[in-house]
Amino acid sequence: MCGLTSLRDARYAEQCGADYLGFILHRRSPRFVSPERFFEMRPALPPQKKVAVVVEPDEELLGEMLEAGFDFFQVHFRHTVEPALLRHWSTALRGERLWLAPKLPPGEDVPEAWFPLCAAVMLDTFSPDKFGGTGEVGDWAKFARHRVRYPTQQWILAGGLGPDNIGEAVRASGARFVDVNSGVEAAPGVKDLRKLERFTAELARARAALA
Ligand SMILES: O=C(O)c1ccccc1NCC(=O)[C@H](O)[C@H](O)COP(=O)(O)O
Repeated sequence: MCGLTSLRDARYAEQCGADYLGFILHRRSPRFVSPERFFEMRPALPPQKKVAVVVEPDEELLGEMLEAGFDFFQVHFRHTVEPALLRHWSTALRGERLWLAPKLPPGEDVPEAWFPLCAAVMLDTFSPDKFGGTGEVGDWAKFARHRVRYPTQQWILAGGLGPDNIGEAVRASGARFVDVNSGVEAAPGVKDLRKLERFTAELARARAALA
């Protein structure tokens, strides 16, 4: 569950069965949480793994998020970034804790060369002007194609998911891991418990049908 900005919402996420708690360290996001604020909240946060969500981090941010004590790192980036930069993030953050979230235009596939660098690849909805949190539904068939072609790679489905479409999204994409953000909000950066509860109930139903 992504875009958590408060202890209250982190507890809602736990209550609803989230496996990972995502905090967005991107200053231009309406869900921005500073590494210092995360560090302050950390002792009171639920025990689930904590994920730092960042956009093309520089050296300063890499250092700050490593110090703040996150378990995983979700890095959003333009798919055209230099391969050397991807390798640098993978080394700095340790690949087994890195989730790559490329901004992939329609028609572009995930290059196999990225797989050894990361623990998972997130396929989020493409937007020309945003890196995430679009609220727009993505290409579930494209996700399914990647998952089937590369079954040993971990894949995360994101983009425009919410209580009303999560069942259909899981059935169409075959996703085992999903990321949700604006679809369970009352306002940007504020989660809505009723939507969260409906989301997790629908997700559980869809998962049971897949098993
Ligand atoms: O949500 C943001 O504001 C954001 C800004 C910059 C980079 C990433 C961002 N969100 C990342 C996420 O992991 C979202 O959960 C993902 O993009 C799905 O968002 P939504 O379509 O709102 O469910």
